[in-house]
Amino acid sequence: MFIDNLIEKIKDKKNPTVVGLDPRIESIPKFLKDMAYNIHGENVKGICEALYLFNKGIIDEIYNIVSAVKLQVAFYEAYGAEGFKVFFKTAEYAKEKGIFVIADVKRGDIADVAKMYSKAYLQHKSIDAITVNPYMGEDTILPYIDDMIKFGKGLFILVKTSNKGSGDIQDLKTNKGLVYENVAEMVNRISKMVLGKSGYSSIGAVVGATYPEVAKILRKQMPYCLFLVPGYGAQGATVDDIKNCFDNNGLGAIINSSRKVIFAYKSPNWSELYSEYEYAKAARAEVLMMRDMINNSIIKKKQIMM
Ligand SMILES: O=C(O)c1cc(=O)[nH]c(=O)n1[C@@H]1O[C@H](COP(=O)(O)O)[C@@H](O)[C@H]1O
Repeated sequence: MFIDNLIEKIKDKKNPTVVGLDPRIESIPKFLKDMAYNIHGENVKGICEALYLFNKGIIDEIYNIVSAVKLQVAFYEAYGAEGFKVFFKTAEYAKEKGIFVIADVKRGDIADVAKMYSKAYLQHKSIDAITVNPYMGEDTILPYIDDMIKFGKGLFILVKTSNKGSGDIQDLKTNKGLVYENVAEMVNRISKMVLGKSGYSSIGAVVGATYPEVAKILRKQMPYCLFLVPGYGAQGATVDDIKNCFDNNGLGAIINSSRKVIFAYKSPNWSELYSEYEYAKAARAEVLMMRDMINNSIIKKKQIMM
């Protein structure tokens, strides 16, 4: 089952970090672009080849220290059919290297359409889980569950997002509590349909690291849901902000960082140590630092409390 296998892998690697493969062509090292453009020219094909070479380099450096990567589809979809090819080629490569692949597609549509999104992503052999947007209602989520069970896949449902404007709608008060609390109630209820031996469900929740007080409430409200936590790093959330996402055993959350990891070679922390040719080594160093910070300040403390 997706969730039990993922939790096993997290325990094995002692690392709840997820690396976000959200490549931006302007931030990719010049030597990779030169390589790709020499073969294909400076066009969509060349750009997509550069994205792939970049991703492959990162995966080669991090596959033995992380459990999962998350690919935000927009960075690929922007390049049309070639971009989609690289999206799936990257997913396949990560899978071959033994890491879980989360396709961050944030889909949300009427049930009949949801079935087609499920076919596109959950039925794909290289995708382990997807993100979905529940704000069109429960009927738009249920179609994914058949494929999850049939193919052993996972779902992460947006509950409280990390962006500044997430409160505009998610924090609105209704006569049944806040909007995100109602979504959390629904997610928790349906999560019981796919419970694993670990006590967690293959249906998880997306909870932004940038709202730690909300995470505290949601951790209690959704005891079966693994949290996929974005917002760490580039969006400003720190290790202190994510502690409420974990349970008392130091489990229950995976923490995504995209830009801060993959473009670490450009950051003041690492640029003196690693050249652009060593961009993937800088990414690995950033992941190791993140892993150690999380383990030392959260997971060990929680385990001591037990
Ligand atoms: O579902 C997500 O992953 C997601 C939800 C959310 O609330 N906020 C959020 O930033 N994300 C994704 O997490 C990643 C954040 O990237 P960085 O800010 O570069 O770490 C992007 O792929 C976003 O699409």
